[in-house]
Amino acid sequence: MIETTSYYHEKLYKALSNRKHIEKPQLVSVTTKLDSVDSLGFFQAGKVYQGERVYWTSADTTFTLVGVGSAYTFEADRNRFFSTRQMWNDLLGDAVVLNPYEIPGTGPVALGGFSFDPLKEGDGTWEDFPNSKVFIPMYLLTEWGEDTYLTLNLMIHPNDNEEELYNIVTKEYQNLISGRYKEEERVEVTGQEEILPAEFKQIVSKATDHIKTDQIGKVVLAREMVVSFSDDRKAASVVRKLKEEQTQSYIFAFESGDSCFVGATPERLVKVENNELLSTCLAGTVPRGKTPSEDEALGEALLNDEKNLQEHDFVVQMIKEAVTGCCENVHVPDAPVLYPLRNLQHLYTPVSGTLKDGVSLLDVVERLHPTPALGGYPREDSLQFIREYEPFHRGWYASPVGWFDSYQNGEFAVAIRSALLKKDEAVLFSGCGVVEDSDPEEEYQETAVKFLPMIHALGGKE
Ligand SMILES: C=C(O[C@H]1C=CC=C(C(=O)O)[C@@H]1O)C(=O)O
Ligand SMILES: [Mg+2]
Repeated sequence: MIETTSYYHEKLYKALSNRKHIEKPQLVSVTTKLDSVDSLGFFQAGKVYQGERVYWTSADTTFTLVGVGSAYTFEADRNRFFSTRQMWNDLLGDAVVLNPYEIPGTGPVALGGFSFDPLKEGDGTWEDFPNSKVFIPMYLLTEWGEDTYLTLNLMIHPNDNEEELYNIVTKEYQNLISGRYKEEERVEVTGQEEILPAEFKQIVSKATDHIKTDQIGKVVLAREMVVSFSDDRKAASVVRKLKEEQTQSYIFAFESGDSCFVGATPERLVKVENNELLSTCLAGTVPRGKTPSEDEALGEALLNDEKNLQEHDFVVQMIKEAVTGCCENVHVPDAPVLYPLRNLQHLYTPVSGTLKDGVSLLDVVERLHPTPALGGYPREDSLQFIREYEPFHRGWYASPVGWFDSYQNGEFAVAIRSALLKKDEAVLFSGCGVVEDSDPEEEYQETAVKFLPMIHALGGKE
């Protein structure tokens, strides 16, 4: 260990005993630096906290957060982005924070997500995932480049005994940081079913009718697949597979209650670090080729395909406008480039800017969600179309998931290429952007390819 354990213990003990005299619960947060830790082992070792764990790795793999146990959970329904920020600010106002590093993603950090559309009526599938839920983990592991940090976040109540608390948490965190990833027992796939495939094509057709009569410009439509298993499917082994196979993607797993929402999404919504903002336009898709020359030809065709360029441009125009409203020095390249993944390649345009004073990451998330890569254009009309015709509840699929810290840093991705794990079943989601020239059969095929990363990670048939 880089810092001697006894020094850290002393800091922790001091933080617990030196808190202000309080009448209400108070957050105490203490960060230390460690030698490297097995991040998935840390996640697995926290199994007594199942339902309150999160795993997150950024697409460039230089940043990982693992949260275990909840010190505090924020849920909100109305005004969910604003309310979350307000609750977070209130809690931090009274907090005792000991963090000499101030590295992004250390100290008090909130992780979680938001549902796609709070106005769509629920059907029970997403009962564990409310319209907004972020939590501050009790035990937070942060991997930042080559460095590893551990933050303990504890809500202390007026009558808590610091001695007792101190003994419990020091024992627990030592258990977590010494965890080693263990391969889970084999769970077989017993069924794999596409949900309402014919209806999906009909809805795409209906959407193109609406577009041709100028009721909407673009709408993103999705469908589900259900994979069943011989036994409960654990998130850690799925995360491990995704990390191995899905490069250039954010790998995430959010547990809540008895469910876990897991995925490997290539699509950043927004990242803020030191006030610099990055957003991503990712829309327009072809498969990867079987040979290098086929692959190149497919990519070249994508870069020149009118229909895909139109799909992409709806996203660029909207994100550019939203970012211009809250940033200075906005930069948007003139033309997209290719973003290759294992099974697919997309059109990609990065957007950057410097955040204006007083704008928070959650303000930007609220402005951007949903972009026309997930919802459509115009926003309200396309959402209304999805609400009315899509025959299932998206829950957190295609929604912002991510984290933010107390230094105004954070990142949200949109949760596509994802699945909701529920004991011995997984519900997978896949969608595609529908524009005037969309063909129902081709869009159906595109969603079939977008299922592949999750099917493969779950051990299903491709
Ligand atoms: C909605 C999804 O993908 C979006 C992101 C990239 C490309 C897309 C497309 O080409 O249709 C979609 O807009 C999904 O994978 O479920
Ligand atoms: Mg598409």
